[in-house]
Amino acid sequence: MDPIENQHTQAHTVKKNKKKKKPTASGEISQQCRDLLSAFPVELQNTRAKGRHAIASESLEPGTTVCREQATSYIVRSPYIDKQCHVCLNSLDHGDISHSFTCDACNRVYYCSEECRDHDRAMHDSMCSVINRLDGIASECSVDVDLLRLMLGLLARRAQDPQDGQTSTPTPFEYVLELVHNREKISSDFIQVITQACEYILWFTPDYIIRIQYLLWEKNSFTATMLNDILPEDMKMDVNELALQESLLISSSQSINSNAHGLGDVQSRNTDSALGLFPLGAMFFNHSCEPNCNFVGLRDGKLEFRTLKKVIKGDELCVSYIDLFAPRNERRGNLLYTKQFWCKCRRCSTPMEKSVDRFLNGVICRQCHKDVYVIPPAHIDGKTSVKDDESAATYSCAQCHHAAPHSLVAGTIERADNQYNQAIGMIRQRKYGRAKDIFNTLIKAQDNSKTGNFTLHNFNAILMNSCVPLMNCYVFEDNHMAAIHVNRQILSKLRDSGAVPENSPEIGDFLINLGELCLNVAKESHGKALVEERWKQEAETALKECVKLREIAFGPAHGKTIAAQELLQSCQ
Ligand SMILES: C[S@@+](CC[C@H](N)C(=O)[O-])C[C@H]1O[C@@H](n2cnc3c(N)ncnc32)[C@H](O)[C@@H]1O
Repeated sequence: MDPIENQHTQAHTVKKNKKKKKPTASGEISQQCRDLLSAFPVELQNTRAKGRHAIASESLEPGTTVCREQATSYIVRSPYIDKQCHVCLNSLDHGDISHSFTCDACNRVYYCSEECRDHDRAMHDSMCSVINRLDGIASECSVDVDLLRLMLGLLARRAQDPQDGQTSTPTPFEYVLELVHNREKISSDFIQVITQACEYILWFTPDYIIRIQYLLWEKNSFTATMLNDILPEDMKMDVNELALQESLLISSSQSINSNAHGLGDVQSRNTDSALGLFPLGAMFFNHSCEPNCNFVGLRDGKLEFRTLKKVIKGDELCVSYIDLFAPRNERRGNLLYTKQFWCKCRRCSTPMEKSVDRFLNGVICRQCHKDVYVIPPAHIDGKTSVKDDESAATYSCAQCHHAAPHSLVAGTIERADNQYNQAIGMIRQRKYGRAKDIFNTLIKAQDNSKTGNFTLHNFNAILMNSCVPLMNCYVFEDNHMAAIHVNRQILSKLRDSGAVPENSPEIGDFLINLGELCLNVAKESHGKALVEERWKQEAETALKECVKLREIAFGPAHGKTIAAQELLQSCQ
């Protein structure tokens, strides 16, 4: 029998035996989970409608920490591999890797200090021989190398797991296997390539390689069990353990796909420069398109969940996994594609004519000019097949019920979308001036609502999506005044539409951006004291608001809050 096949069979048996040790049967909430979250004002529940979830055990003020968790495993993503410490996630001396510490054997991990290197030694030693093979395995199997790195990290964590369930230690590996992974929606092609990648990974683990080489030398005619019979005692393989490891690797890849969290740069950038698995957060914080909580990456691979607004006792605590300034179909499609579920949150379940969502793909009513034509949302047919409701010949206004032909409403959106895509194409070709002109034409065309043309609503996501790159085009050409004008428009869309929650980090980003732009204009005022003062004041107002917001969304000690505070001090 093929030794690999043999291992699969064994895995099944081993998994069954191990089941007794699992902390929960699927769907139940273990006492250990309750203990791990007992320090926070949450109550854990499990219902048919929502699965496992957390509710507020008391009324909560904005900025309350409702969960903090050390990742079971985390990695610095490949593009940042030599830019951040792999333990504390601090920047590596502005990317100067000559000041960093690395592993001489693999040269694939970087640390900011000897202390961080020593802290990681045991974990890293168990992975070192495989790490520099992962690029090859990833390209051979066409799998994302960061997925493989995180899977390997999880396997190493499993070997290190302390059994005492202390909160200061990472959440144990076994919880990763308890996560919802929507396996039935994962394509068989993915399972096939990931299985192949897992087999390669195990081939390169320290002891196994000697044994596999032995096996190959014997022209593959021995089963692992036969080989074990002739191997000296200290070289015998634990076939069950290897099979178990392969099956755990495959399961963890599915958990990662559905549950891994990006960890943003702890200072100022918004990029997810690291990636980790946080089983408690993933188990108990459902997604909502009107979330009341935010998750924040902290140093040392921790993730914290904080309330963004007042929460009443008994309310479910939810976060958002996606961009919320997007039409309902786009959000649901995004979640289906990336997280394999169809969103049933309150916002997505509210009838379109009563939901803020009607504005995000809205075309203004040509009769009343007060509301928009309601475009029915798509629905899901089966588990993954999304169907647009294209049966209606007309769409009617949510307020005055004026009917407009489907083709004219859809055509207006399509034209705007084409213009948007054309401008983005120009940006990709670095033709910023041309992109700027197209965005401006698109935005200005929407001022015609009273002239009889069909036009987009101010909150239409195409306009929001156009404003952001338009502002960046202005920044690129140092036209700070124009950039400020667009930044203000973005902020008012974010605040007034109701599409993002109050104290949303996104609002904070545009506030700090506005502060920076106003400070630039103040500097350019060429000694005109009054002008300078006026711009400094606008900067100060924006930055004060940003600091307040970030204290809530990220916490007072977070790098992003401190960055806003420092900028505020510079203008006082
Ligand atoms: C990270 S888990 C959240 C915890 C989950 N309730 C549990 O029992 O483990 C994400 C999974 O929860 C479900 N889920 C979370 N938010 C949802 C939502 N807004 N609508 C529908 N299903 C949701 C989906 O099955 C999704 O794959």
